[in-house]
Amino acid sequence: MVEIDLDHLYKKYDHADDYSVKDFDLHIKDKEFIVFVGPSGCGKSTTLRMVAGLEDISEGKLEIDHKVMNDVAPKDRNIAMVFQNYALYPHMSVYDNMAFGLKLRHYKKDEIDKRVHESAEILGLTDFLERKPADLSGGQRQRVALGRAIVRDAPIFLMDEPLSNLDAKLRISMRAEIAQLHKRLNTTTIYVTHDQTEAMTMADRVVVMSVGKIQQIGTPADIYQHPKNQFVAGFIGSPAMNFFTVKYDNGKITDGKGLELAVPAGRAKMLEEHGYSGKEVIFGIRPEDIHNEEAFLETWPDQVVKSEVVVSELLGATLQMYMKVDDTEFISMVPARDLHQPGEKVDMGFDVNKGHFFDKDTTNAIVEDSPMAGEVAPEAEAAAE
Ligand SMILES: Nc1ncnc2c1ncn2[C@@H]1O[C@H](COP(=O)(O)OP(=O)(O)OP(=O)(O)O)[C@@H](O)[C@H]1O
Repeated sequence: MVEIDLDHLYKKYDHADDYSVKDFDLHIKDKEFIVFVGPSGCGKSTTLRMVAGLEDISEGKLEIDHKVMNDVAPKDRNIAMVFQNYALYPHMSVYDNMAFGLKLRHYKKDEIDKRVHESAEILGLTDFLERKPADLSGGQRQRVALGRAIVRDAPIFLMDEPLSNLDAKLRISMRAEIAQLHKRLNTTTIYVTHDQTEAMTMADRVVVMSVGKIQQIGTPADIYQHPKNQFVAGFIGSPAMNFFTVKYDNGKITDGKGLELAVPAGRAKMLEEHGYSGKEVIFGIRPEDIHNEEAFLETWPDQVVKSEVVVSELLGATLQMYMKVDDTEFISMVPARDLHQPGEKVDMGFDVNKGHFFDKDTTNAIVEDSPMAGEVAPEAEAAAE
């Protein structure tokens, strides 16, 4: 059993004006694969380095298996770490690179040999053990870096952007390899990336961060389907969600620039009950929820907008269209059954029931149990204190 508790962690670097990580609170379960994701500078690496012991914790408590670790040296935390730059020793063979950490820890020669060969087998490196890092491909080098972590047999893996130096194709295959490796080794893993696709495909649970704070924690599906605020909605998903500032009134939203859509009864009731009648809200809808399926167009004519194709890009099975209606622009993604050309007018159905509404001031999602317009959510009030 290896659980990790990050209990209200804060980090303020010396001489910095503000905290780089604020109130980071997360319980990681045994064998869980957690991904920290967010834009550059949001505090992912700092949080990971606090877990590794490479940075001091300014406030809060870090526990591994219910033992407080704040002041425990990195080497005594039983953690293996894989970095973005591999950190391989260029003058050593693959074998020696993998064996290095074990030699430092005074493992017996036989034991080192056994572990290096077993790990090389798992990673498909058996034929490369005598080579130097310079004679390997990027993917093979990354595998050696993983191998160095695996030989340690540590119950916790920390990975900081391990794939960011690889080309796109290799990233995809390595991401599957790491996910399979996790299933096989059953380590509790924290993986840091700014790539939302990596987060969505690899994680048991994703932690979305922005400016030092957790924005949302959830399974990939949960975060995709129920983003808690506009930041998470816009950050997760590719192409990104479309956002429109609209006014809600009497079962309709309009943006004053050409977009006018009926809001189905359930959503309309939710907006009215929360006091948004006659008010501006942010309406978000994913590109795949703006489409031209005939059944939808016939059933929901008041959610259909005659739109003009500006640019259309064929991505194999799907067609990504940059479109506009008067002055409102949006992206839609449709199956590439029929191709639409720039300048063409197409009836596009906005599936408003699959859309999301956000409060314009707080940017929090408006859902059944969200606070009324103008009311501050209790957690937002607590955070402001
Ligand atoms: N040693 C340091 N001294 C002062 N400020 C630092 C230090 N390291 C990081 N920071 C600041 O802390 C904030 C968080 O940085 P961090 O590296 O944790 O972000 P990140 O989300 O991992 O970004 P990236 O994806 O670019 O690595 C940034 O504003 C950064 O400038």
